[in-house]
Amino acid sequence: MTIVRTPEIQLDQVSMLYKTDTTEVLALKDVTVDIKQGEFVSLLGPSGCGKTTLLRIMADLIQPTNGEIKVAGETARTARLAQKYGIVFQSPVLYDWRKVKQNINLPLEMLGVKKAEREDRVDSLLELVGLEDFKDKYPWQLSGGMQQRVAIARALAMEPEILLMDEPFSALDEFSRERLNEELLSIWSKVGSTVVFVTHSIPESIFLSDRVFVLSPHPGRLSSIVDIPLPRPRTQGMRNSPEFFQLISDIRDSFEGV
Ligand SMILES: Nc1ncnc2c1ncn2[C@@H]1O[C@H](COP(=O)(O)OP(=O)(O)OP(=O)(O)O)[C@@H](O)[C@H]1O
Repeated sequence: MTIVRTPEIQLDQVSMLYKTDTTEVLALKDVTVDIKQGEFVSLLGPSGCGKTTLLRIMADLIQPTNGEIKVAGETARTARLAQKYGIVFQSPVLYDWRKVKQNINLPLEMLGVKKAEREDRVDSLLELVGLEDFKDKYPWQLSGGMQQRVAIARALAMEPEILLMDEPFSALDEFSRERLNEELLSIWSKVGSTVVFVTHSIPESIFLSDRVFVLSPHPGRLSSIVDIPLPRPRTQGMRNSPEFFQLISDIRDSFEGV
């Protein structure tokens, strides 16, 4: 039996024109696409093709100049107010004076979750991201990869339906990045959120995703969608498989005007 998954994020003819006094940049032109509930999608493309702009539109941090976005059938604003989003940025944005557990606790405190429940949730989030032994450390005592895991745990604290990630591992070395790719998939398989992940890296997008949305610049547009049929769970060994190399080559061929 085929399971039909309902669309979580629907973009219809979405465009974004940035205007300053002297210039206009068409950062996105006519993006129309659906992302399904529980799907892992990457936005892939070279610098300036509008990946971050698209993610910010999905998060309701900016509004498109044209077109429409629906999240679970409602506006992006309704979704944001209903705490449907968890967001992870390129740099972890942690509070250095708060211990790891207190950083993860922060959104729960702000929303008035009771202390006993907060403690339970923080403990299970620490376990989820493998940082139980570091809960009493400060962020500056951790490696970059561990800090990013804290940021992921904090983004997951409100049990968001949608996790938006903007190049979260791009500042890390290749070894840490590959390990965190695998850890992120393990976390995702447990929480089941819809994930939209921005990256410049073709291998990273293939390893993680169900589908890769390839964006091309000038103006930013969705130039193709590549299905990734690799089985799950994904393993590091798959990176050396002929299928993986074929997908790299398919995606390279799909870039327009780069
Ligand atoms: N606030 C803004 N005002 C004016 N132009 C902007 C603004 N934000 C982005 N742009 C322009 O819009 C285009 C798309 O930018 P965006 O940051 O979305 O691309 P990106 O694909 O995420 O790039 P990168 O990979 O370098 O982060 C770029 O040409 C950028 O200069």
